Amino acid sequence: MSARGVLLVNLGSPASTEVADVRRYLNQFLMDPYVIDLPWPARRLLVSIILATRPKQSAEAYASIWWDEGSPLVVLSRRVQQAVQAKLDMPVELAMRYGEPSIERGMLALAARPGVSEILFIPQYPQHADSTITTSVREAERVIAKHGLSVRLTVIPAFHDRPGYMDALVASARPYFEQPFDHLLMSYHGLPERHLRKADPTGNHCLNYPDCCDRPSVAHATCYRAQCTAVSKEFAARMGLADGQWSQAFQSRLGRAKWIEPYTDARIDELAAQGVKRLLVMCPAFVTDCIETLEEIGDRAREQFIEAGGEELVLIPCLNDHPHWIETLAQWCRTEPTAA
Ligand SMILES: C=CC1=C(C)c2cc3[nH]c(cc4nc(cc5[nH]c(cc1n2)c(C)c5CCC(=O)O)C(CCC(=O)O)=C4C)c(C)c3C=C
Ligand SMILES: [Fe+2]
Ligand SMILES: [Fe+2]
Repeated sequence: MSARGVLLVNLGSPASTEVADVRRYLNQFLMDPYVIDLPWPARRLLVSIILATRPKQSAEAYASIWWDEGSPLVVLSRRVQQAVQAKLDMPVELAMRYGEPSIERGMLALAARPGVSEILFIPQYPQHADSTITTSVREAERVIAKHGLSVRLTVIPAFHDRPGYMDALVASARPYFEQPFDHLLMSYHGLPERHLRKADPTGNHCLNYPDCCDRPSVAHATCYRAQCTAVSKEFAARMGLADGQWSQAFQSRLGRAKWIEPYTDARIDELAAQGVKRLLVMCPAFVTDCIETLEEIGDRAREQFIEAGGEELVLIPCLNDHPHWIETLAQWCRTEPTAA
């Protein structure tokens, strides 16, 4: 029996498309201080305001993309876990930061396996954000402390530049470039600008210059936007795309704060106005398709693009359970050194 167990961690989805389940999920998600980073009373007030209307609207959106087996994000994540498990002789579990299966359940299942003394914790995010990776790691640490688990935690951080990731992204997306197209839009999940500033360890780099992401800085080790930009540039280079043939934008804003720009919805209108007829969109902040890719881009952005004069929007699927990605994950599980 191997001493290592693996926990693949994704964001999570509501248990069903019922409004009450969506409300419960959104409450857990948005009350996380790493997601809405306000002091508790202000956070509680803001989330209560959001929960007055959002659950019904989100439940309809979830219902439009839900599969017979459940939430696409959870179903696809489960397929990934099973495919990685089939390649390894160490236990592989799946966990979600919000909803089920929880990180607590996954950690306890692994710790209960005979001989497991280390958990290789792999948040499924290519780029760093405190609202995704940091909160997941803190939850794992909380579970270890709460249950007194004698396991070592080895974390694979944001893997945008880790060997194998870009190869898998290129391999999975390449078939979509075989048909003629006018433009590729790389649309990432957005982030409030405040989160970017908070994650800057220098305190004076991120968003202090218009081209901050192009200027080398130690801040980029935790800069979401710099890591998105690095992925976009590397992907465009690997696909041989010319400048002007691709662009980057940020989707899924919530609330009134300023989020990082350019915004995807604005960019879609601009591209249509520039005469782009056949638009490819890929979403490299997500490794598994979810409401943000299938509904926000695959349905709403597509409709917006056509209304604005475009002819076709092709959504390139996320890595999901592409064999190249599965082998990459399995290889990381085999070779990642145990944390000191
Ligand atoms: C303040 C709000 C939010 C921040 C910050 C945020 C960061 C963030 N989220 C993802 C990945 C996903 N988010 C998803 C859904 C989703 N995200 C927010 C809000 C914030 N996200 C909401 C309210 C929702 C729920 C959907 C809705 O009601 O519109 C999902 C999909 C989940 C699913 O079930 O399919 C993912 C994945 C990242 C990577 C990120 C930071 C960069
Ligand atoms: Fe989100
Ligand atoms: Fe930057």
